[in-house]
Order: sequence, then structure tokens, then C-alpha cells
Amino acid sequence: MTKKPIVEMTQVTKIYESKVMHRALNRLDFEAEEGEFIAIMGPSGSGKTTLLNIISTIDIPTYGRVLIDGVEPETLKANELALFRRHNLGFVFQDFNLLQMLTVEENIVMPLTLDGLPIMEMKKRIHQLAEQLSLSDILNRRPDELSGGQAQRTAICRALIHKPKLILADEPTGNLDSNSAKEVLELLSQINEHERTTIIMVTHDPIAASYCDRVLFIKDGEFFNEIYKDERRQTFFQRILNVLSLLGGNVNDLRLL
Ligand SMILES: Nc1ncnc2c1ncn2[C@@H]1O[C@H](COP(=O)(O)OP(=O)(O)OP(=O)(O)O)[C@@H](O)[C@H]1O
Repeated sequence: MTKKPIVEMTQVTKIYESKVMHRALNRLDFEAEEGEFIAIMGPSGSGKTTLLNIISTIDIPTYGRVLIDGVEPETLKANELALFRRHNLGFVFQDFNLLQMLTVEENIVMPLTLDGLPIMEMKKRIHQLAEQLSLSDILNRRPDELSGGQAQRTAICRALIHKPKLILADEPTGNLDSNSAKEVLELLSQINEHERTTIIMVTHDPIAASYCDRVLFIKDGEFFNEIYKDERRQTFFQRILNVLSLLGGNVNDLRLL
């Protein structure tokens, strides 16, 4: 099967111009193909969030070129960009980002209401997905009545409702206990495998990274190394730890599930 690039970044540099100029990314090349599940790792301050924000079209590079599914986000007008983001990208965050006054169902349906889809059509989509993500019994609950794992599954469901090509996850297991984290990672793996949704996940956690097909390591805003999974997850986990020890950085930056 021919591979199709979803993300193409060429020589991307990001300079933050605050009191002191800071080069957060330096001439970074990165490509993600359709169907890949990729982890981005690196010490604190190495540029992971900056990279994810640029791929998410939330931020733009100072220099260099970014294509998402063949489209250069920088060339889109604000309303076109909002639409592009809503239809092509799904976001999952560490702190779930659910609206507290809405129920699980209302949180999930939110992106569809923005598109004005007929109610019956929306209900059908939600119930199919809720079934798949084991949320059917808690659709009427509010976020403060959910466990961390249920809250993150709700957020994943919301991210999937538009059938996005690309899911961007920033520390999705950062606030979860080890069992819920495992559940969320298995769910992301299933989505990646069955729907062929490309997933790019920033994580400090080598166990979370070991669920991916590839881990990209960055240091000081530059490419450091990348490794591919070609064997059991446990062996991949060991290889991830080896690269992290070469990478250095603060040991506290590592969070084990
Ligand atoms: N808006 C900003 N203005 C100035 N400097 C910034 C800004 N955002 C980030 N930086 C700097 O850019 C560098 C990269 O930041 P980034 O948040 O991408 O790192 P990170 O790898 O995600 O870190 P962490 O793991 O701690 O979240 C850091 O040195 C940070 O201080």
C-alpha cells in the first residue's frame, strides 16, 4: 500500500520573541504518514509542545514549511482554518478539557452542533461511538461525576466524532492512574489500528510511548533520534529507556505509569 504523508514539516524553526529571544525549534524536519502512531519525547523545554502546537495549526513557524494533509495552514483565512481544524484534527489533552456544565453527551456532540448537523444524525453517531468507547451508560453524567479514565474516554470520543485524519494528544495519560492510563493507551492503539487514524502524542512516559510505532526524540529544539517498534512492547520500552538515558535531562521529567 502506498503511504500518504499527513504531516510534512521542512526545516521548521520557531523563535519566541519575548524579553529574550528564544529558539524553541531549530530547522526541524518531520514527516508522519497516514496510520502512524507516533510519540514525541524530550526533556522539559526541548520544544515538544511547540512542535505539537505547530502541527495542530494553533501556532505557525517563524521559518520553514508545514503541510497537513497537503494543506499549508498558514495560507488559510481564519474561518477556513477553524473549519479545517474541526474537520481534520482531533485534540486530546492531559486535563481532558471538558465543559463542566455540560453532560458527557453534550460535550461529545459539541463539535457537531457547530456544523449544524441534523439531530437524528448526531444521535446516531454519538451512540455508535459511545458504544465503542464504553460510554453508553454514563452519557447523562457531568464531568465532575466521572473517573479520570471515563473523562479521558469522553474527550477521546469528542475528538473522534468528526472522524479526524489526525489526533494530537498532549500527555493524555498525565493525570491518570496506571490502570486508566493503560485503558486509554489501548483505546488509542485500537483506534489507530482499526480506523487508521494517525496519532501524534507528546509524552514524558516511556510506557505510554511504548504503545506507539515510532518515537521521535528532540533535544534543544532539534532532532535527536528516532526509533521504530519492530518487536514486543517490552523490548521497545527498554530501547526507549536507552535513548532517554543518552538524551539526559532531568530524571523527574520521566513519569512512569
Ligand atoms: N510563548 C513563549 N514565549 C517565550 N518562550 C516560550 C514560549 N513558549 C515556550 N517557550 C520556551 O520555548 C522552549 C520550548 O518550550 P515547550 O513548551 O515547547 O517545551 P516542552 O518540551 O513542551 O516542555 P515541557 O516538557 O516542560 O512541557 C522552552 O524553553 C520554553 O521556555
